[in-house]
Amino acid sequence: MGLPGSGKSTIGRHLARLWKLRFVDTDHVIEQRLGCSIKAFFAAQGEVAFRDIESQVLAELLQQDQVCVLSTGGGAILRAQNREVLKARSTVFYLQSLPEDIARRLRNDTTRPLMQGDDPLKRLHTLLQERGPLYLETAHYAIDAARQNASQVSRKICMQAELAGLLPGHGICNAIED
Ligand SMILES: Nc1ncnc2c1ncn2[C@@H]1O[C@H](COP(=O)(O)OP(=O)(O)O)[C@@H](O)[C@H]1O
Ligand SMILES: O=C(O)C1=C[C@@H](OP(=O)(O)O)[C@@H](O)[C@H](O)C1
Ligand SMILES: [Mg+2]
Repeated sequence: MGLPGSGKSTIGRHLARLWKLRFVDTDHVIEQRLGCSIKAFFAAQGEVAFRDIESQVLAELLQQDQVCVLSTGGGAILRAQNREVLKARSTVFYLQSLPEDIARRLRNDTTRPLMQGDDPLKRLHTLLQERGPLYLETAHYAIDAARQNASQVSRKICMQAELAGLLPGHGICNAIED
């Protein structure tokens, strides 16, 4: 988990491929269920309706017993119910990114409804202020992702997962190329 644009979807997909696990992105599941984009749904039904579906999808996915890599949307930690189920049913990695890095990355992105205002950098700082404590409260591991490319962040998560005994420990992290 982490702020929008912190790399959850990209890095999650990469690690799932490396670890030969199923990859699930809650936003992708939500879009399939809705039959439209999250942006369109936000515009038509508003954020609360989106959060309701997000909580439902998250609870369903975390009920399953098959091990997978799960990337959430950046706001999944806003509800206490989601934080509780994430903490209880998964190992949570928080990608601790700098708003400045993210604003640069997302400057041409028009798909994220919360990032479409005049000042995305200011928005990211506000989101970090509001959500930072919630990310930290929910995470089992905080990964310093500041000024790191996606491979560097993937390697850090992989090494932490290996140390935590979540991986067999056969040097699989060395396979991540820059
Ligand atoms: N650490 C990183 N360094 C550079 N670019 C990144 C990094 N993480 C993600 N990106 C790029 O930033 C964009 C947003 O990443 P994404 O995985 O969609 O973030 P999230 O799912 O957290 O919102 C993508 O174009 C991705 O390739
Ligand atoms: O931060 C948020 O509240 C959101 C982040 C988005 O996912 P990403 O974090 O993958 O951009 C998506 O779930 C939705 O637009 C709301
Ligand atoms: Mg994503």
